[in-house]
Amino acid sequence: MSAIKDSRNINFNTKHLRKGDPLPPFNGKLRVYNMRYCPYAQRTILALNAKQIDYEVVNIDLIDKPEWLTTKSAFAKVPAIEIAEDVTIYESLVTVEYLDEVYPKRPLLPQDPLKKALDKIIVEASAPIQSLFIKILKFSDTVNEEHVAAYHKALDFIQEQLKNRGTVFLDGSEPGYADYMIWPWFERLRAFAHDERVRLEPSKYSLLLEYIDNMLKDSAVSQYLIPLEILAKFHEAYTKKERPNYELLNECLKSF
Ligand SMILES: N[C@@H](CCC(=O)N[C@@H](CS)C(=O)NCC(=O)O)C(=O)O
Repeated sequence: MSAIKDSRNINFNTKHLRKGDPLPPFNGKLRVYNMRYCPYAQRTILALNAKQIDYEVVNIDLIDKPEWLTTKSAFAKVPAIEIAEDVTIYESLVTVEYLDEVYPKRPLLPQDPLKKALDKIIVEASAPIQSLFIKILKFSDTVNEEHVAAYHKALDFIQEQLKNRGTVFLDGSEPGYADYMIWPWFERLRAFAHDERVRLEPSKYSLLLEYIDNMLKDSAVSQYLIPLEILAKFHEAYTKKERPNYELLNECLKSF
């Protein structure tokens, strides 16, 4: 874990802007168009946090998108980063590579081309984890044995990488690109621990479970963590085919 004191004070929980809401004026600070529960946008946030870059968050209601979203992200998705007024970069992995090149402090991608390639392979290998998560959330009935087997194969691969590398994190003694780019799904899978299809069997996945515990202690991760019961509640809307409540976190924080 980084011992450097973090003096930034970033509000991750700004209101999700929707159709009709004006675009906040650009004030020169690096900006992230985000959605608080988006695992892809979380990749960008984790990279920014790990590198202690100062930025502001503009959260977006993705069900009722503001008219100006396509001027910031041609795909009308989050994340997008605005590096200068109207100069934006989107696609989570592209934003992270860009940030890593432009902000050399705390490099995330390995310098060595082979190690860099291997890290990218790990991110690719996590695809079945991502797709099982989305299927369970949105089309749970369609999940079949093949999807679950592919999920376990991906977990096995990642655990094997951890074992072979012999380090606390995939990228060494601190998390790096591979760790942060796959983390959002591990964080979310914790909210599905009751689901037999997803559960990490301790006897089979002890190393991976230990790794998850270590990731939870990393400050880039912990400052953006959503409490499990709130995450589960947010997900519930998808399983019930209801509108997700993007302000859930703020509402829950207020009631404490
Ligand atoms: N490949 C994109 C995926 C981003 C993505 O799918 N974001 C979702 C939110 S989690 C989104 O913006 N969805 C809005 C939509 O599809 O209309 C990336 O890696 O950035």
